Amino acid sequence: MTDQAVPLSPDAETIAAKAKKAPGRLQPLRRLLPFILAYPVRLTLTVLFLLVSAISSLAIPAALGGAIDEGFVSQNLENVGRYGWLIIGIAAVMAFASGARFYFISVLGERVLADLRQAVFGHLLRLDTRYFDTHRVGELTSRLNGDVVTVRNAVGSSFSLALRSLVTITGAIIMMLLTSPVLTLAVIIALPAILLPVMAFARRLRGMSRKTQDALADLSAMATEMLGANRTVKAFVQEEQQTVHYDVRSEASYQAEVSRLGARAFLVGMVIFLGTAALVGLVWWGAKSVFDGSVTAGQLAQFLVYALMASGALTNVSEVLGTLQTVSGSTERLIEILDTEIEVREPANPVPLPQPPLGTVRFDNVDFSYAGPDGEPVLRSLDFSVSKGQTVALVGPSGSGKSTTLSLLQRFYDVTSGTISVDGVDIRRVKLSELRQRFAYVEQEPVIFAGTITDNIRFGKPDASTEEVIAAAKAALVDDFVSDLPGGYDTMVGERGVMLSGGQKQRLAIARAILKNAPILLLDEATSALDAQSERLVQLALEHLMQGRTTLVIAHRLATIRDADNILVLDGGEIIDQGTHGELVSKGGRYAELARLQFRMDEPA
Ligand SMILES: Nc1ncnc2c1ncn2[C@@H]1O[C@H](COP(=O)(O)OP(=O)(O)OP(=O)(O)O)[C@@H](O)[C@H]1O
Repeated sequence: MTDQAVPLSPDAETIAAKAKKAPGRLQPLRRLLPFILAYPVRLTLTVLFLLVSAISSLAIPAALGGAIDEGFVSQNLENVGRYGWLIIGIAAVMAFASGARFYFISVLGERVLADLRQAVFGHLLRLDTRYFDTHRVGELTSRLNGDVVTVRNAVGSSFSLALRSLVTITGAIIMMLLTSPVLTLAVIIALPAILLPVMAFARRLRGMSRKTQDALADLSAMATEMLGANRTVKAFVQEEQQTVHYDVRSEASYQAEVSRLGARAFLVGMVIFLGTAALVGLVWWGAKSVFDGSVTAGQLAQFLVYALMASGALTNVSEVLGTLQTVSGSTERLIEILDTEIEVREPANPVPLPQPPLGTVRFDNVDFSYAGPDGEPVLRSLDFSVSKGQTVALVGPSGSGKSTTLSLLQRFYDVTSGTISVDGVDIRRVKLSELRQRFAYVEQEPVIFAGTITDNIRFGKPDASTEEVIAAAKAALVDDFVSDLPGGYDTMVGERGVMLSGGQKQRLAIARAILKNAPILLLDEATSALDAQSERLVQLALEHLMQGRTTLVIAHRLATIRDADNILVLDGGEIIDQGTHGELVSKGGRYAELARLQFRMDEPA
């Protein structure tokens, strides 16, 4: 298989292009609704407590106004005390409701976070192999971490803040109108002078914040990629070069953030100045109204508090709108994953595979291209069959389509035309899990997970008993080296099994395949030679694994092709010859030449 290209240069254009694309759209947020509406009880409680806390906070200034007019102005201490108790009572209700609102909405946010994360991860794992051919894993994990958390924050705070602010604004305006229509009118006339410049500036700020986010995503994708490829980076002495690339991106992110902060600082200053100026104007107008007797001192105080509450809530709304743009971007990226259709589909009416398994494979005139029917064909009219217990070796020059053949058999991709059958059934008509249970796949570079030896073997059969795991380990000669490890089977092997040797990793992968106990073995032999002792152990482990199983092997070792019942010689995606090693060698020609060049003739057969 071809490896995914690792982009090594800073991709400033992509960052710029993404920033330009920054849409001011909030529609993607609608897609969050099903996740939130799935919890109607929590949602109802949140809204209920939110309304109670907003309404009680609106009641406090009214009580304050009463205390001033009926208490302070008329110098009636008893009334001041009465209003004081009233305010304490309201504050108690407000405190309880606010706490409860915070709790329920935060829990809802966490619930949505967990659900969204699980949905995205589950879908990602099921997505086609093709999807992973064209997407960077670092970027996908950054979506799974960053974007999901952004959405959580929105649900857990921004939505509630927006709703609370809207209730406060509506309530405060109603109370202002009830308190003094004249003063309200004055505010309404003055409002656009403050709001318009602030809103215009906030819009600019939103564009900037999108730019910083994209720069950050790019930065984290690069870090994941480079840290994961730590050994390759060292081997190619790329530390300095890659640090420079990282620094360039990091600086871009810093600059974007600095511009955003500058703009934000200006916005804050502008809001403070315009707000204070407006307040002074209002106080002057209010004082004039108190002096001419159209409002009382208590009404003026009450009015000013409502005006402050409304303006505070207004600022919140504009901030939340900014945040929601970001959340909308994050949601869009997550929904994009959830909406990606799976190409390799489960059949609508699956046909069960025969029981007990026959262990036969047939390729019937198979054509395949990675780029769809119009793309460059990688396999052409592939036609062969493997009967029960047979070992068939695939040989051919690099790029001739050997790995692709094994991928198609496991339905990692669907054939462009023709049919592949396992045990006589077209694999497109079989349930994917049932099909893949029929194979044990040992990769050329076995994938070892960061876990214990047992975890790694058990991956082949999660419900296996400890005895079964140890039996498989013994058959694969894993037991030999495990007994020397300090933690035995519970030893952690490190990410990608860095603590194990090449031969040990291969034997571990073989133990996993033995435990899976599938009737058909797919083997991609390692090209790199191990030392003679390791090689012998791996070979012995493989012999145990191959016993009684149909085997398709991408062969690199002379011993394997000598023992094979049939050898398929592939070139340019076509079978150019087939037969046993003896037959093919005696024919001379391409195979003899290939065997001389490709197979490790030096090793004992
Ligand atoms: N995921 C992919 N997307 C697009 N093209 C691919 C992909 N994987 C392989 N190819 C192309 O398909 C052709 C066959 O590749 P394949 O990996 O099957 O060859 P191979 O015989 O297994 O080679 P090798 O012995 O080097 O592993 C090559 O030209 C390769 O570039």
